[in-house]
Amino acid sequence: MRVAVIGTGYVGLTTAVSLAMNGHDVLGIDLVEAKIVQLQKGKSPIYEPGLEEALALVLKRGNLEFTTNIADAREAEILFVCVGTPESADGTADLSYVYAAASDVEALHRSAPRKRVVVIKSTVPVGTGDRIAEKLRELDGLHVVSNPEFLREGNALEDALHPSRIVIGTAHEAAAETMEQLYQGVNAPRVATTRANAELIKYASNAFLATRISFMNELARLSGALGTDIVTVALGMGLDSRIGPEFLRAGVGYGGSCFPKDTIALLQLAHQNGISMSILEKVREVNATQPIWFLEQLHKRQGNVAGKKIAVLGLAFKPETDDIREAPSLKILEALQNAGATVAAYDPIAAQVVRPLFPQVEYVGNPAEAFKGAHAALLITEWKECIHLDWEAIKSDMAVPLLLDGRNAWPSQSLKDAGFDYTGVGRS
Ligand SMILES: NC(=O)C1=CN([C@@H]2O[C@H](COP(=O)(O)OP(=O)(O)OC[C@H]3O[C@@H](n4cnc5c(N)ncnc54)[C@H](O)[C@@H]3O)[C@@H](O)[C@H]2O)C=CC1
Ligand SMILES: O=C(O)[C@H]1O[C@H](OP(=O)(O)OP(=O)(O)OC[C@H]2O[C@@H](n3ccc(=O)[nH]c3=O)[C@H](O)[C@@H]2O)[C@H](O)[C@@H](O)[C@@H]1O
Repeated sequence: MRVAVIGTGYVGLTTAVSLAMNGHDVLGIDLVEAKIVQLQKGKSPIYEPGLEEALALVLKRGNLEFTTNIADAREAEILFVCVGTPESADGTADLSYVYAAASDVEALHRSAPRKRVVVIKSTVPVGTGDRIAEKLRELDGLHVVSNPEFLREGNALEDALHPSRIVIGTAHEAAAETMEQLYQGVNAPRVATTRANAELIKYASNAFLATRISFMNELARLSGALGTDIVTVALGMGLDSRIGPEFLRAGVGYGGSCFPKDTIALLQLAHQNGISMSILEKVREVNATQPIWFLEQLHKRQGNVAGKKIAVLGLAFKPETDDIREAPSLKILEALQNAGATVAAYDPIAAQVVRPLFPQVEYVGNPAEAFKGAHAALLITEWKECIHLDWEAIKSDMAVPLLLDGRNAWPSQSLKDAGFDYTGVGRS
C-alpha cells in the first residue's frame, strides 16, 4: 500500500522503516530539512542498534523515500501522524504539532482528493481523534483512525515489526478494513474499538507501567530498611502469572520522553473531568524523589561529598539509546554538583548530549577512567559496558571502594566478597 508518515522522530522513523520492510511503499515526511537530508543518505538521526542497517535495506529496495514536502504524498492512501505531543507548561499534552499536521493533511486532501485514512499514532488525550475528525468532516473520502504506538526506545524497530497488540480505533468499516490490509501479515492480537478507547488504552498502559515501577521503588526503600533483597522479592512476585515478571525492577526512577509526560497528561485529563487519580499522583511523587532517596544512601555512607570524586556510570534514561529526556542522571548530576562533588561520568553514547548541560563534569572515554581515585561509584544506567568490568583493577584504583548500584545490575555478592562496600536499591 502507499503510505506517508508525517514526523520522522522515534515513532515516525521506526513506523516508516517497519512498514517498508513489510513491503509497503512509504514516504517519510519531516519539517526539519537537515533530518530529511540525513535520512535520504541512510543516516538515522536517532541511535538505535540495527536501525541504520534496516534503513539502508529499504532505501536500497526503493520502498522508502523521504521529503520535506507533504504535497509529495498525494498518492498516499494512508497518512500516519507521528509528530510529538510534548508536555505543556500546565502538564497537558501540547497538541499544536498534531493539529498543524492535521491542517497539512487537510490542505493535501483538498488539492488531491482520494480515498484516504489518517492514522493518529501520536499519543493524544481522549477526544483528540474525534476533534480532528470533526475538523476534517466535510472532506470526502477522509477517515480518521486512532492507532496508538507501544514501542520502546532502544528496541523500537523490533517492537514495530512484532508489536504486542495492534489497537485500531474507528467506527468506520472501510477504514478498519484498510488498516487490516496494512497490518496483514503482522502477527499480533487486534483490538478493534472506538477512537476514544484506543486513546485511553495508550495512556492507561504507560501509567500502569509507571505505577509498577514506583510501587517497586517504594517497596525497595522498605526492603533497604529491612535488609531484604528487592531483586529476589521481585522474582518471587513475578512468577505469579497474574503479576508477571516485567517492570518490577527497582532503580533510580523512570525517565524518558513518555512516562513522565504521559502520566501528567493523564492526571490533567482526569482533573479536567473532575476525577482525582491519587494513585497516579503518588506514582509521580515517588518517581520525583527516587534519585534523591538514592543519593541519601551515598551521603549516609560517605558523609559530605564536597571535594570528593564521584564516578557516575550511565547517563541515558535507559541503555541502547542516547535519549536523556527526563533521565534520572540529570537530577543526580545536579545534586552532586550542588553538594560540591567532583564528578567523572561515563556513557557510551549519551555523554555528548549531557556535556552542554553539565560542562563542569569530566566525561571519560571508558568506565575504568571514571573509577580512578573515586570515593564512590554510582551505576545510573545499566549499559553492558558499565556492568561487565574488571573489578579487581577497579578495587585497587578507587580511593574508597564504595559502590551504589542504582539499577541492581552489578554482581552484589561477588563484589562484597571482593571487599567492596556495595549497596543496591532495596538490597544490601
Ligand atoms: N518515543 C517513543 O518511544 C514513543 C513515542 N510515542 C508518541 O509518539 C509521538 C511522537 O514521538 P517521537 O517520535 O518520540 O517524537 P519526536 O519529537 O522525536 O519526533 C517528532 C517529529 O515530527 C516532526 N514534525 C513535527 N511537526 C511536523 C509536521 N507538521 N510535518 C512533518 N514533521 C513534523 C518533528 O520535526 C520531529 O522530527 C508522541 O506523541 C509520543 O508520545 C509513542 C510510543 C513510543
Ligand atoms: O509511550 C512511549 O513512549 C513508550 O514508553 C515506554 O517505553 P520507553 O520510555 O522507551 O522505555 P521503557 O523501557 O518503558 O523504560 C522507561 C523507564 O522506566 C525505567 N524502568 C523500566 C522498567 C523497570 O522495571 N524499571 C525501571 O526503572 C527505565 O530505566 C526507563 O527509565 C513504554 O515501555 C512503551 O511501551 C511506550 O510505547
